[in-house]
Amino acid sequence: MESYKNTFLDSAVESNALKFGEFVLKSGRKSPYFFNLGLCCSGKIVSNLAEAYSQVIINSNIEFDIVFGPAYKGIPLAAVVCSKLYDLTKNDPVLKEKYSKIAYSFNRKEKKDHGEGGIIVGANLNNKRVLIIDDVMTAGTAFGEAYDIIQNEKSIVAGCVIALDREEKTPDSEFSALQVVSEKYKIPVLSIVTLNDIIHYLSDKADDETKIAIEAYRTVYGAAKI
Ligand SMILES: O=P(O)(O)OC[C@H]1O[C@H](OP(=O)(O)OP(=O)(O)O)[C@H](O)[C@@H]1O
Repeated sequence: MESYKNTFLDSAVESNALKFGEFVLKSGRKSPYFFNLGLCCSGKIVSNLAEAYSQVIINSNIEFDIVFGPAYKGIPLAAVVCSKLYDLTKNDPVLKEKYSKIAYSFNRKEKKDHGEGGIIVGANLNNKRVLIIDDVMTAGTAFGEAYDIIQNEKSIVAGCVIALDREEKTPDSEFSALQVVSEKYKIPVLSIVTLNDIIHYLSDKADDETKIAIEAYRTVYGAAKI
């Protein structure tokens, strides 16, 4: 497993963002693990997190101008990833050319009716290629809303990167939310880690009970391969 994935998972466990036990998800499913990126909030952990997103983005070769973070959890992600992309590439002439001009923007959940007004904060979105960054994708609702906002600004969505792909089927298909969104919008939808990565990561760290529970969950809810 790539070292940035390991560092990300170490950080997620250290900050309690990734927990093992018994949890009821928004979908009603009983899951043996739970991920809450909101707990990745200390300086070191945020820095590791931004580095992991940046590594996925750089490896992907997706061409884009703006990192867009859907409110609320996407907002700090867009800012730290934009900054980290600059830091990681500033000493490489080719990568610097590509990433030093990247800017970030995000939406407000409530429209502002005074001052500058509107719902977009940060970089102007007119006629840009936009990469959406978020923590997780469950039904794809937040992605769809961000997609519409970006289209209304006459920009195109170039791709999406999230932290964790649970690789489980949606309630109404055999495929995961990432697969469904990628297919529907014809864009790459990537993640830092997948459930499969978590299983590998746990192989020499977790007790048998945890490993068996996760495998059983995957057997019931795992998404089909495309
Ligand atoms: O694919 P979905 O079904 O939309 O679920 C994923 C979205 O849900 C959460 O945000 P939420 O809408 O709860 O807002 P928040 O960022 O303000 O917590 C999460 O941060 C994603 O944006």
